[in-house]
Amino acid sequence: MEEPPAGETAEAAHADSDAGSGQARSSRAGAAPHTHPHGPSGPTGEGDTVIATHGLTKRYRGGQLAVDGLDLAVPAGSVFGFLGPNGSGKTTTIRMLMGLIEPTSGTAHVLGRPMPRAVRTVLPHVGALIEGPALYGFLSGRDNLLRYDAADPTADPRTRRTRVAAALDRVGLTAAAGKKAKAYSLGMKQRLGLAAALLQPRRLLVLDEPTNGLDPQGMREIRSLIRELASDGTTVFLSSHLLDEIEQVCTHAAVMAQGRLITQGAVAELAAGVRGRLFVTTPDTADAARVLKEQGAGDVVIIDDRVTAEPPERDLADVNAALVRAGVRVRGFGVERASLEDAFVALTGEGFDVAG
Ligand SMILES: Nc1ncnc2c1ncn2[C@@H]1O[C@H](COP(=O)(O)OP(=O)(O)OP(=O)(O)O)[C@@H](O)[C@H]1O
Repeated sequence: MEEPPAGETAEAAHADSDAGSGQARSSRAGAAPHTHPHGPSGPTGEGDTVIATHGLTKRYRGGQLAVDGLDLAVPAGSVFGFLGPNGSGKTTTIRMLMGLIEPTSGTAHVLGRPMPRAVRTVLPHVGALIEGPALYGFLSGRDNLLRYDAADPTADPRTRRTRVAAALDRVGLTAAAGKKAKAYSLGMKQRLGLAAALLQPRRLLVLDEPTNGLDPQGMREIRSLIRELASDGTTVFLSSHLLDEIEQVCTHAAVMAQGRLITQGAVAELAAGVRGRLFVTTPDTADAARVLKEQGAGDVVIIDDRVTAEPPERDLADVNAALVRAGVRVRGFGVERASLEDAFVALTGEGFDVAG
């Protein structure tokens, strides 16, 4: 049965597709997407995997290898951060996942279906915000959403206004609904884009750099919105080049560098395998630094009354005892929790350079 096109958000994403779009099929009845039988389970070996790729590779016509043998597993219900410096292949991966471009080799399954083959079945279940929302500046926020909704043939016109009002409310734009979109701040435009993605219930939200270009307040608003959406059970896949953003909102993450996957898993576990830095708080910083070096600590740094270092491969109780023996007055001693950045540096041997 031929069915109408995918939701407007997906349509908007198709606008810059090189894989073509055309009529889409909806999979509402009897076609509930499921995990592909041959797909992997989640990184923990259990539960559904909403996005799964195997050896996914994209080489652009110019010869640029943008994504290189990517094996990604996004568990259902996760807020999954797709992290990497600019140019590491995040957008290219998202475009393959959404069926906008063909992979050179490898496979991608979204909601258990192969992409781009099942694009018409899958996209109605996916809300996407890629490269900023397509908005009419001369229309109000509400009228933009009404237009989006009207472009979705599966959307019942009788409930349109209610749906639009609910979406506006969801993203906190009710008060500004009558304003022209061109008068919106960047953050409000992003929120309107999210509202468009939320006109229909979605199983998966794909957000490409959703806080890019926003001021800190706008970033906070989008982050709390993402947390809220995730708490309703929607899986959220978001790309970012901001490590702290991923640490703040994501339950899981994959780290990319130069088109390759460096690591993936639960955020708490990614950093857990990496030792944080040893710190000593003391008024006797010079002596403390000397003793730490004697004890085998590396990269000793003094900042104010705090000495930090790479912890030595020995019992830290002995290090503390040595400090005390040397007359260092220790006010604080311990190992800082490793950040995702520490993990990235440990895995790549490089700093996380976000400069473009
Ligand atoms: N259409 C294209 N043709 C040729 N090369 C491309 C094309 N799009 C991207 N690239 C190259 O592929 C690599 C990965 O780019 P991609 O945009 O996927 O990275 P990214 O991690 O999303 O970075 P950014 O955050 O800057 O968008 C880069 O070297 C980029 O220059």
